[in-house]
Amino acid sequence: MTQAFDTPPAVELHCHVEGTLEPELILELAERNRVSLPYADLDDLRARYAFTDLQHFLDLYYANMAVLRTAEDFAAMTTAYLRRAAAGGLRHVELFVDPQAHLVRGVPLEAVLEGVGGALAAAPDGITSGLIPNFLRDRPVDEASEVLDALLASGADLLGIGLDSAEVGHPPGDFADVYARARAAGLRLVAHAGEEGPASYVTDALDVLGVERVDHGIRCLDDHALVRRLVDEAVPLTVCPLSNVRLRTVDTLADHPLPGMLDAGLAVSVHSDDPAYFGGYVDDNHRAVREALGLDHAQVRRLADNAVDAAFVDDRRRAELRAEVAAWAQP
Ligand code: HPA
Ligand SMILES: [Zn+2]
Repeated sequence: MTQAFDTPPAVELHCHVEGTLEPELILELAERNRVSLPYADLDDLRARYAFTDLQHFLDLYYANMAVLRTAEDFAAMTTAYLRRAAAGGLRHVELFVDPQAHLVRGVPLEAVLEGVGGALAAAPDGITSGLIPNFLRDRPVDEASEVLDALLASGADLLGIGLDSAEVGHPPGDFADVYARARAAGLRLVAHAGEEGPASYVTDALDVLGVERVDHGIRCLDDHALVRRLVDEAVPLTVCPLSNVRLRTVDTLADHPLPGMLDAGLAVSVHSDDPAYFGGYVDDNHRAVREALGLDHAQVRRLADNAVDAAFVDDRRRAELRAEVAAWAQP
């Protein structure tokens, strides 16, 4: 029987698996792996989650990854994510992972891919999934290129590639060759653009990288011609409202431009980014925007349909997900 949720069936297209590492699990893994962390206790760790901007968050996000050492650790993190997300109505997830953040710490790529991939393959409740390694745009392009080779050689089941980390000063165009090679290898292409960076990075992600979906993209609103283009070309934007507030790219949820983006006809959908850090999973994001912005049922339905349309799934799975959203939307 399908469970009734106050939020639509969740299609998560913008979630970093390392951003699902909850504070309790950080301390548990630290103890298991004898990693010493600079936090007195859970409260001390939690007190550090008040961020001034993206870089401030990234500093803590990368520091906390020190506790992830083995495939079992990556599996434990991913399984905990799936359990929590399933309780919030998760039906399909295309999960981001940051291989370079682990390789630079001496953790082998295989441990990352086996741990995360193995847990995804064992996802509960008919949840479907794909894995999208992201390259760190604030590290050298040559490194990304080598990691792409290693990913392709690993034989892991990969859905696509993405681009994340500190955005300003790291335009998408630097990664043109990496993206061209990934595309030739049959991978789907996404990139973070227009989170803190300018609207021109969104244009570059489309024109230079050839991405099929833009992660965040909210700064497109600074460029009317770009908005028109995104509408005309139905380019999906994976928007993360709680993240935008916590990283101060938007003042408050009530100020979030999501309703205007919907009104403009942009193909926006709502996702969680780093749920353990930003105050909620995809269902929490849906609940928060509905309450803070007073979205009506039709607007929430549109967000849910947009997520299904933007998913990298085959026709059969898309039809199933569409039907689940339609069933949820029945009065
Ligand atoms: O919100 C984000 N932006 C860029 N890079 C990231 N890596 C994890 N989360 C983020
Ligand atoms: Zn992100």
